[in-house]
Amino acid sequence: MENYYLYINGEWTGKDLETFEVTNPATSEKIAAVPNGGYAEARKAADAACEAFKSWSDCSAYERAELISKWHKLIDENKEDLARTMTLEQGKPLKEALGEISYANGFVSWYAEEAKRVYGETIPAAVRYKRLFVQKQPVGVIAAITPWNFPAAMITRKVAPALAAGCTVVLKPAEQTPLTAIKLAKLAEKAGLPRGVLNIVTGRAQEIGDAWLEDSRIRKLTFTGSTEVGKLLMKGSAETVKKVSLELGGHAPVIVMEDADLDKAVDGVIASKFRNAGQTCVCSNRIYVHEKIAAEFTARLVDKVKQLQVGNGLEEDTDIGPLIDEAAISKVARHIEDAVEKGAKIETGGEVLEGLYYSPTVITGVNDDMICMNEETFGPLTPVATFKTEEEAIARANDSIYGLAAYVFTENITRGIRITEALEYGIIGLNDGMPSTPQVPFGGFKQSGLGREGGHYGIEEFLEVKYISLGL
Ligand SMILES: NC(=O)C1=CN([C@@H]2O[C@H](COP(=O)(O)OP(=O)(O)OC[C@H]3O[C@@H](n4cnc5c(N)ncnc54)[C@H](O)[C@@H]3O)[C@@H](O)[C@H]2O)C=CC1
Ligand SMILES: O=C(O)[C@H](O)CS(=O)(=O)O
Repeated sequence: MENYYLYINGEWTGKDLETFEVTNPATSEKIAAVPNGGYAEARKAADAACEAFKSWSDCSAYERAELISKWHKLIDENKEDLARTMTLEQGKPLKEALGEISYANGFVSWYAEEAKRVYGETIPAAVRYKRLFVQKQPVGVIAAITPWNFPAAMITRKVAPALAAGCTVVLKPAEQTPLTAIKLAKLAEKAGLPRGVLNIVTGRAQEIGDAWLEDSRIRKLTFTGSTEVGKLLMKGSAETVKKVSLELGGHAPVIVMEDADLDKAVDGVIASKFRNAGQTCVCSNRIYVHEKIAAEFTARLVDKVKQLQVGNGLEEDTDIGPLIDEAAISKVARHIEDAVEKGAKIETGGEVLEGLYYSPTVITGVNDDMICMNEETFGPLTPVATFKTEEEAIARANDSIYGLAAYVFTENITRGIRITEALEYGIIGLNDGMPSTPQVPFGGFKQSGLGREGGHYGIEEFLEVKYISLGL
């Protein structure tokens, strides 16, 4: 079995620490032991990142870009090993894991180039004897805390722009999926990243988080995970007025209009719903279908869902892997039980298979009083509700504390633009179930988060704006 350690100040450390085990959700077998770091290790990592910040931020943008590009090349050369590691620790099918590595590496290549485009500006002065300048500078030391559902992409979507901006990083990956993060750090070290620029601490989340929250040297917190934890971290950041970027929970609605291309709508719902077994923050959670086409849409959806293969992610024909843990299984079962009690009908699925496998499920006769229509399921459940008018669909879609992703299917472009403009969501797929890509702003309205990741927006989160007034 490979050895996994903390990565602090360019050293692989923590050999003397107690460890926690990483489990394969497909088989429940233990696949690795990882140091169970805490407050002390978090502080050491912050010390290292502070020490490294001066020299790293003094590098030219082109020097940083060159190193980040070398990291990109090494990730690509090691994509099979990274993907297999991801499938073993997270469960997603290998083909999805390979897709995630490519997606994750897309952020690395994008920000290697974006480093060279951190522009300032000059502003006309009101008087002849002044010149006014705006300069962008790196925020400083940043703390990143990431979730288990995308063990590579949620890391590079933060680390790549931070490094490109000239920041240094302390990172805590999710306890369920630390191995991919550690391997990405090994490749960054191999690319020549100087000691202390990137530091990884695995272990006791609360202690590690608290150490970084109270540390005034850490100027920014970037977090992806549940809204509940995001609020905790946002509160904890207030004491030292840290900048925060929060990518939190979602509860995506889908609106299928009566003039939708039904095959496009069915394929879009399946793509957005069953990726990662429904464990993504942009998964469709509520399907609103116009009553006139509900029967035909549902029949085609159920037919396709029945063809989805559930199994171990390492097997080639697997479409849906296991859920991450027992709590995830219980949540899906609870949502379905509640819906059936309130009148929903199970069209397919609705059962726990062996272990952490849950059958892909479609339920109909759904109403907005059901838990699944108000709480993020984070599993392979597709609740289908009907509506009569466009106005009703928009109102029900917007009736949520979340505002991350939403989807609309219609072949009428004027109607499509009208609906997307009325929806209170940060990401909208119009006839598209898979909008995520590295070059665009990813983030939510309302309690789905703060800030944006990806594209040129994503590097701004790691930059300060400095105004310089020059008297001649
Ligand atoms: N908007 C987005 O891009 C994403 C949102 N999510 C949301 O996150 C949830 C599922 O992911 P989970 O990893 O279970 O979320 P989670 O919020 O429980 O954990 C996320 C990370 O926060 C850490 N953490 C938990 N409590 C902490 C504390 N008190 N102090 C410091 N760190 C702490 C965990 O160790 C993990 O690394 C879902 O609600 C999902 O919607 C997940 C991925 C992406
Ligand atoms: O964590 C997630 O769910 C991801 O942000 C979704 S995506 O970026 O892979 O679409």
